[in-house]
Amino acid sequence: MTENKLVFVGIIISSKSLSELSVHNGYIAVDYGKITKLGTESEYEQLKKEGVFDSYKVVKMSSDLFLMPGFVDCHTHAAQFPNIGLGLDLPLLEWLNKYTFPLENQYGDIKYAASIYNKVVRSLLINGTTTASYFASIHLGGTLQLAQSVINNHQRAFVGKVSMNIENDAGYYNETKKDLEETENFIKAVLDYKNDLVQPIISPRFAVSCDSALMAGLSELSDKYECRIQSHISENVDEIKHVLNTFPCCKHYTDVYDQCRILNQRCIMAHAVHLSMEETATLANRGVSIAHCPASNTRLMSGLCPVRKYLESGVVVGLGTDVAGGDNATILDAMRRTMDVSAHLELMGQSGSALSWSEVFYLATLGGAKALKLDHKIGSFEVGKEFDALLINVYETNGPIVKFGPTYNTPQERALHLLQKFIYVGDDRNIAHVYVKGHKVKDVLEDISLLN
Ligand SMILES: O=c1[nH]c(=O)c2nc[nH]c2[nH]1
Ligand SMILES: [Zn+2]
Repeated sequence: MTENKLVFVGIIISSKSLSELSVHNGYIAVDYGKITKLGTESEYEQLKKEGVFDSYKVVKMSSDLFLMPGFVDCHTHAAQFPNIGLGLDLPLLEWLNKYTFPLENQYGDIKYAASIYNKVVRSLLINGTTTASYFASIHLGGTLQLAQSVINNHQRAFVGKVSMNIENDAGYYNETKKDLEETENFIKAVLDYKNDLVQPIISPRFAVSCDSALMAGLSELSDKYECRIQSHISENVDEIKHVLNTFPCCKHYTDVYDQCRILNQRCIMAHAVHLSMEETATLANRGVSIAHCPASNTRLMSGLCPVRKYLESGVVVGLGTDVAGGDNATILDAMRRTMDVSAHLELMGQSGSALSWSEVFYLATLGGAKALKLDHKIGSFEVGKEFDALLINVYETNGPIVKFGPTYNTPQERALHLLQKFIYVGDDRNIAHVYVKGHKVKDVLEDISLLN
């Protein structure tokens, strides 16, 4: 028996699309990090009789447990975690200058960077975030510490060295040539790690902090190394005014990035709260994804993002926690806030806006994987995909969900009840095991069979 060969037997849930859940009582076999077989319980019994699973570690899930894909956080700022829950009483541009830039400026200190980033990565994994797209800071050495923490803790991630060349009060910016050189060196260093879980992502902060020469240079690097690119767009009304004043030859905010050739299939933009129809169509046509960050949009009073409208326009959307504009680093929280924001839009008269629990489950898993163009590898359970998964123990004794007895009639209904309870009420205590590419990175329940 080896941990490299695993079979899980019990309830297995993942999304097929925004409107279709896959719920089955059966088994999933994992060989060296990849899903190799999926089937029903009776198929499992048959294969077991034939000895197919003799060399596998078998995890029999009791009736209150289920397996689901790992969460994907499409947008967070690892460097901002020390500020989580602080200073959220200012609008975006003032908040950045007063709280965020001074904090991020400390990551030139490599030791400080290493100590914070290790805690950030661990805390995300414990909360079920198996994949994250990170902004770090403008520092090459500090950002490499984040890539190292990701590798050491076996998370899947995009890691971005932030690019900014416009002066600010904190003195937190780079000169253009230096920034482009360091970004290229950062990309090369991360590619040299040859670790298939971690990739560099080019990260121009936004059009308030970057001029067109820097953004065009970064776009060239993105083409040269075929790497992803992430930024912020149209988050706050004052930010939009500032950008339009700075780039008077551009029709709208989206046009600023389009003219700098930032917008393509490898690009993911956070927020997009106030896009016009024309801008939405441009993002859809260019294949740009949106990272929806409801916590930070509410805390910084930026606005209510019309996610349904974007989905209906063909834009791919994933979820982001956007710490520290967001006050919670977990995707479970982002799912709930996505439901709340979309419900508020509906209550305000935008009919059809509300997103259901099963739709936010999709956005948190397969939707996020699509937004990061990783859906060929992760996001759902299919033979050939890599096994990033969470084993959920819904009625964990020390957890937040109290068992009142069965409220279901069929096994299918039971599975859907367990999933809803976890989405609405669960927390990290319900996340018993976390797997990234088949490797167990969290284990608070050694012997699952004890729960039977
Ligand atoms: O929520 C945000 N957090 C940030 O750090 C940031 N930078 C630009 N725009 C931003 N928005
Ligand atoms: Zn952000």
